Amino acid sequence: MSRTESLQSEASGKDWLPGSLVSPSITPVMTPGTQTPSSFELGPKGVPVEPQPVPKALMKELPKVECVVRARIPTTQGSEIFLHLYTNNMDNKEHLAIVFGDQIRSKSLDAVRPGETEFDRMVRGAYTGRLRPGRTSSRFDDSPHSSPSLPTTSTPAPSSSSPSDAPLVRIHSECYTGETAWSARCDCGEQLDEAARLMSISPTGGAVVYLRQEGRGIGLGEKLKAYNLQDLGNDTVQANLLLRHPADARSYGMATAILMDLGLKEVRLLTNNPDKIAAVEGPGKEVVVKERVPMVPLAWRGLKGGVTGKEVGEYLKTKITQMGHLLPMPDDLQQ
Ligand SMILES: Nc1nc2c(ncn2[C@@H]2O[C@H](COP(=O)(O)OP(=O)(O)OP(=O)(O)O)[C@@H](O)[C@H]2O)c(=O)[nH]1
Repeated sequence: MSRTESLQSEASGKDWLPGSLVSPSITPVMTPGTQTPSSFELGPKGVPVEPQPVPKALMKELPKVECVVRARIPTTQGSEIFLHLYTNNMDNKEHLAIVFGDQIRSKSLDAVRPGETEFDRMVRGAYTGRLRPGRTSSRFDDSPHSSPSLPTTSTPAPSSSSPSDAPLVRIHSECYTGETAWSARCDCGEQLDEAARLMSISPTGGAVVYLRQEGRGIGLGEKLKAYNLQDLGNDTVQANLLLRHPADARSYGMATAILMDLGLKEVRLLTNNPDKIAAVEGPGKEVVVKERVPMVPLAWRGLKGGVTGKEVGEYLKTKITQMGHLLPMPDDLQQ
């Protein structure tokens, strides 16, 4: 069975019903496609096909991550977020966590660093409460006219007793075109906005783990070539394969490690992507997805403000039909 067929068969199983509780019994060890195949066969239309799957190596260890700085960002939408910037021992990229609400804290940020002063701690964002001119302690808001003292230790993230109590989480892969360059080829920008909206109104808050794996891991330059191949008549999967990349070259161990650092052990995951659900749980189920929250395009729900057009329609159709995404296809995309 091919990876796509296997995903589709999983998608039709009860574990993968939209909005159902999920905690897949098998945690895939590594996200499919993390290694670029060294050779391809040519398929019937001259499109390279991925080689037969080989057993994937068990991911023995998650990356080590450290939140090096955190800052409050008042947003244009009105809500305030805390942007957390991470370093790690696997790549040189600046992966991020966008945290909504004040109940979610980073352990590595709050940890005391040898030799640092209270001022150092405040500058790197390891403070409780709010910064204001004249504040001198990272632990107590001791400025004149301040609110009462804040706890000296970080408040643990809310523990959840039922799925609906678990914080909302989105694992989002970078998409320069969809998030910055107003592209209507994909729904990435819309998904990020919708995740932020849902987290800002959720009593449990939430976090977007923003991974720098542009273009499903192939990078912006290669994604732009893929767009030209799409304009030449290929779909998003064929275009990747023509460029000698896997259909999806991402991995999610980084996200698992960041969620653990944020104390988010049980989450409600905003996604349609079955790979993500299983992969983010980590090799030892370090994180448990208590519930999948579907991300249905706004336009498909009859709402305004969503991405529309032929390109995004084709993109979503390919994700459903070839990548096993868990979305009901609207009638006008069926043919
Ligand atoms: N290679 C390639 N990447 C694309 C294309 N369109 C969008 N992307 C990338 O696809 C990724 C989408 O990531 P996400 O929105 O996090 O995830 P997803 O796999 O769509 O799953 P969801 O959680 O359901 O949204 C981003 O890295 C985009 O840059 C495309 O046509 N080709």
